Amino acid sequence: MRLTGDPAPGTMNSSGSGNFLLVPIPEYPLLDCVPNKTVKIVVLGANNVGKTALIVRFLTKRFIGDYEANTGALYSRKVTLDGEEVSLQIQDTPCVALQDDAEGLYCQEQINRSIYWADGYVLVFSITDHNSYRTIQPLYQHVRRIHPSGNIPVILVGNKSDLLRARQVPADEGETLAASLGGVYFEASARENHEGVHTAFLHLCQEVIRALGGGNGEKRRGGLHLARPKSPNMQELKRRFRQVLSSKVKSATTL
Ligand SMILES: Nc1nc2c(ncn2[C@@H]2O[C@H](COP(=O)(O)OP(=O)(O)OP(=O)(O)O)[C@@H](O)[C@H]2O)c(=O)[nH]1
Repeated sequence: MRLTGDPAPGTMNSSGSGNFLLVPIPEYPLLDCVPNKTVKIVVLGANNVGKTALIVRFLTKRFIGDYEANTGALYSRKVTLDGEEVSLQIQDTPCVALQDDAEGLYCQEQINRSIYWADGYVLVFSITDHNSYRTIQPLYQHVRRIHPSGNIPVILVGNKSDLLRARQVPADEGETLAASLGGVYFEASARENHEGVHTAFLHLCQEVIRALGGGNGEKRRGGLHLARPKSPNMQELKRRFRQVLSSKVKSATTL
């Protein structure tokens, strides 16, 4: 499957690559959306697993070392999937955490809204953090409670695969868990490798399109419209780029 960015007025080429452009989403109306062709993905997981890093890597091909704990930015771009133009929207989320009994989840209302809104789910843990792995099963059950019927397009991503010496979760555990959720397991490193991240997101896009039967996600919800999560988006990403660049310049000049 091929994925290419579609330059649009007002977009920023933050990666230096003409193919990867971020498109800010206007609050109302969704001017950049391709009518009836919107793929909505939410990225979920425990804290510090690399949710933001994975999204930024996928959209910009870049890895930015440090991110503020995020409050849930929504990113959007037009893409061509298998020759068809679609609007891809990716929702970053604040972290979820296991409750003390290790079965329930602390999960903000904002995350529930994102889960309801989305068509496809990226469940992320860090291979260096077994606790983050343990959140995945309850997290998936939580998604299931919000979408009790039907197929849920999901992928499981074991991030930070560059930190092999610190590995706490063997790859076969990831594979087994993904299979039990009805999804595919990807090990990835947002830090070191764009390809793995790209392949994982692309796979999910394809699964979503298949699940929607080429139509729009609203169909699945019987026409019920829920306001999408709020979107700080491009300004925030630009600010983070500037912050990282200025700290790099500062440390270079103090050397
Ligand atoms: N070594 C390594 N570090 C990573 C990788 N991905 C992210 N990180 C680092 O892990 C930390 C957390 O990354 P984030 O993307 O902010 O993680 P998050 O899951 O969005 O974090 P919260 O918003 O706090 O839930 C940062 O210091 C990143 O630099 C990776 O693939 N390898």
